Amino acid sequence: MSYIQLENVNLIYQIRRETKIKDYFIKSKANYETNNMLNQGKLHALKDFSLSLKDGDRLGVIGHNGAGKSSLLKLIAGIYPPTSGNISIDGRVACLFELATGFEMEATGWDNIYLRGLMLGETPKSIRQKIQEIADFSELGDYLNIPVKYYSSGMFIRLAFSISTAIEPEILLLDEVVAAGDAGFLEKANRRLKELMGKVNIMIYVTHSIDSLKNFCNKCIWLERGQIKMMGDPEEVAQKYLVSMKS
Ligand SMILES: Nc1ncnc2c1ncn2[C@@H]1O[C@H](COP(=O)(O)OP(=O)(O)OP(=O)(O)O)[C@@H](O)[C@H]1O
Repeated sequence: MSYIQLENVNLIYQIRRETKIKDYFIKSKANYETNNMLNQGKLHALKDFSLSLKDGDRLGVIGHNGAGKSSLLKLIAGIYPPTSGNISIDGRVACLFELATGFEMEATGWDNIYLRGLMLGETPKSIRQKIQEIADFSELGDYLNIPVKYYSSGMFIRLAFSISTAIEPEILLLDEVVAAGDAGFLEKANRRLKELMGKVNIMIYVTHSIDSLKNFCNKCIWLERGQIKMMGDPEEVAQKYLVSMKS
């Protein structure tokens, strides 16, 4: 059994911003709130955010650019701690975004499979049993013998994807753009991804594609300025979201 529970969570980014003369001339009303926040050196990405997910939930997250979708995934993944509020999660989490996070750039591909596996919750014994399968799936061959700092971005994504999807996660966090290398690998990666989507207990899927939302999700939230504007059936939420974009 897995769950994700967020209670009154806030995520505020601290930012450094130099005030320029032209800022004093920005009069647009739409800009006012953001500029005010920015001038205080803070960006309130998620506001008093509460969410509860349990086994079987496949949550689609939609919203305009900057609405807070990626921030939500990063919070749940533990990449950023909340500024305030409570997060409680039970289940092994696989993140299919920010794939580069946590890699040892000086270590070889083989060593990174081992180290990332441990970080993602495998035991030394269980990751050793999976190493060959991960290596085979990545199709990186001899490249696994050299430090990953020499990898191309496509090679790096292949390795990261192969590891993250091999750890048998219970919770899957997914950003729609998983450009995993060339066409052949992409097809194989998509097959594995679909398999995983069907197997995990909980999935959160950030997407701009309404078709993906309808195909893979059974719940949906529409985020606006760090808050849930609407939650419900994917079809219904998507419909309202699309109407709002046209008006
Ligand atoms: N590391 C960061 N430091 C400071 N501000 C950030 C950081 N990451 C995101 N933000 C800000 O937080 C807000 C939410 O960003 P986020 O990336 O979560 O939005 P999003 O909905 O995923 O957007 P998109 O659809 O464009 O990817 C935005 O105003 C963004 O500028």
